[in-house]
Amino acid sequence: MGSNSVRREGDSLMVGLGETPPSTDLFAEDLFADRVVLVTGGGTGIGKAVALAFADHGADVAVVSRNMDHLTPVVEEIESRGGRAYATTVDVREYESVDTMTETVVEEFGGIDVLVNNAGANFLTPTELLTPNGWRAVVGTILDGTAYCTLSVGEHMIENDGGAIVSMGATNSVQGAPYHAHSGAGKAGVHNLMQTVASEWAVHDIRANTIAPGIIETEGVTEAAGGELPEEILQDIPAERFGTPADCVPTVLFLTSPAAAYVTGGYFAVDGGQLLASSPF
Ligand SMILES: CCC/C=C/C(=O)SCCNC(=O)CCNC(=O)[C@H](O)C(C)(C)COP(=O)([O-])OP(=O)([O-])OC[C@H]1O[C@@H](n2cnc3c(N)ncnc32)[C@H](O)[C@@H]1OP(=O)([O-])[O-]
Ligand SMILES: NC(=O)C1=CN([C@@H]2O[C@H](COP(=O)(O)OP(=O)(O)OC[C@H]3O[C@@H](n4cnc5c(N)ncnc54)[C@H](OP(=O)(O)O)[C@@H]3O)[C@@H](O)[C@H]2O)C=CC1
Repeated sequence: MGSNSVRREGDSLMVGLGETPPSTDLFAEDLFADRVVLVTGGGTGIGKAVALAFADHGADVAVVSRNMDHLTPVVEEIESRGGRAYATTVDVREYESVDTMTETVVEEFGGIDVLVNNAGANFLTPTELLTPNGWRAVVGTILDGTAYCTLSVGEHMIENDGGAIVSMGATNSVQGAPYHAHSGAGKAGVHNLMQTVASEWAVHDIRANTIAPGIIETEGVTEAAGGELPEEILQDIPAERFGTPADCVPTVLFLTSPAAAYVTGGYFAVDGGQLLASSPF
């Protein structure tokens, strides 16, 4: 094996489709030192992994969602690793609740530099069975929630000379798929919103990007899929495995770090190739 090989003695493949290493193996320890990061839905799944990683790289981290029982263990884990964390409840579907959240976090930490719009909701249902309330529950969380947090925290970022916003989209925003009417439309709106924000707020030194996870094994998606992720989906994923929350972490950190200073309005799939066509025809 030559010296330019991607393998080292005893190592697994380093730049292929292997397991994503922990962010501490990839990024500087102090990458987010003196930065304040707000992660919505930061108590579970992808949001939890992201919140813990920011703290590992020096950020003060606020985690917010509806249920304090989801948030407290994350705060405790960050504090046990020597970091600073804070939790408060919010329903992202309610603008007043979101604005109170922003004020509370700014009061606690003195500002917000990074917003991760991660709170989300989904369930699979044939469109003809989708009720107006079902639509509102999902689109209200995904699209209204992302808009409200962006408006509220964005106002603060504009006053404070900049920031970075990352929103969780989904690969279902690219093309319609059965049973995703509410979620797909909401996530498509999220991407479009991030593009508009990126174009308008560059003048305020604010960047905005969308990450589109493919199928990431979390309790949330398993429940949304009806209790189990069907194994046959793997046939459509070139990486031949479902993703993990850890797979999403490096892209979030990259996009909110100075390494992405020239990156805004982008759409980044983290999907093991799921969006690629499986057939030549
Ligand atoms: C590629 C993958 C892309 C994305 C993946 C992810 O996002 S994974 C992340 C996934 N993570 C999460 O989703 C976590 C957060 N999820 C949640 O909080 C809940 O699942 C929620 C979204 C239902 C909202 O809860 P809530 O307390 O606000 O709402 P509620 O209980 O009061 O119901 C409101 C309406 O929805 C209706 N309805 C509900 N379920 C079903 C169903 N299975 N079938 C049909 N309908 C359903 C319910 O009947 C009612 O309408 P109705 O009867 O009044 O006309
Ligand atoms: N896992 C996957 O395969 C994919 C996930 N995504 C997106 O990634 C993000 C994270 O998903 P994942 O980790 O899988 O799922 P989770 O269910 O673990 O995460 C959803 C989070 O959102 C919070 N939340 C839900 N509704 C509200 C609300 N109204 N107000 C405030 N917080 C709320 C929940 O906390 P609480 O219950 O405490 O309010 C929870 O922490 C979501 O945006 C999801 O759509 C996109 C594509 C695929």
